[in-house]
Amino acid sequence: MTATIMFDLDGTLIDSLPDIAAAANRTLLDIGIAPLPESTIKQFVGNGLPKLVERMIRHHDLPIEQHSELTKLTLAHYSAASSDKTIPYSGVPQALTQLREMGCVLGVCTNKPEAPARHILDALDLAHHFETVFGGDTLPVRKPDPAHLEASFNAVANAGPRLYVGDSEVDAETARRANVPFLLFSEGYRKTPVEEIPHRLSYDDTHKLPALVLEALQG
Ligand SMILES: O=C(O)COP(=O)(O)O
Ligand SMILES: [Mg+2]
Repeated sequence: MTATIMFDLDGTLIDSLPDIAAAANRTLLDIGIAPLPESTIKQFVGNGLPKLVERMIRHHDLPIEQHSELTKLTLAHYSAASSDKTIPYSGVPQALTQLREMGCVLGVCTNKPEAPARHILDALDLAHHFETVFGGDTLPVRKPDPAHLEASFNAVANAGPRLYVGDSEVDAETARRANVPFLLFSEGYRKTPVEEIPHRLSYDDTHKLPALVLEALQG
């Protein structure tokens, strides 16, 4: 089998919310604002770090002129501690190993900035599974722009079917616009019910992913 599978990162392969929330809350602390609960910051994740900061600014009714400075601060806080509390979801290392043994070529297409994305993959000993990593700042465009996902597929020279695996509305929209079948992990950071997110197949436990990939490729 020569399928190419791209993966979203936050909420799909890794539970990164604790470190993302910590970085966001350090930024708020810098400007004298009380921390937000993780459940609130979870709602801000999905469209990349600049958008997360924009949502935080709107949440607190801060001047939008602070966006660039607060984005720099948050990226600095996050870069200093991006893998402290972040862990792969259960079954992820096994599923990635199995998929590669099946002959699949794997890559990452995430809206997280590329440098922390690569750092986390190294720190969690997952980097060796992936032929390519495209972050939210790798190109001038990011998901849901399909060019982001298309570029990541084109970076790995491999014929055969393509699949995108993600956890969010943004991932589903990206896959639809890129015309790539989408597999949805239901236990990540989605904001709407599974039924409202277009997907080929969904799974709630990553141990099941290799079987699901086979099903998607046969269907
Ligand atoms: O950084 C984000 O907002 C989301 O990252 P993801 O694309 O890996 O889910
Ligand atoms: Mg995600």
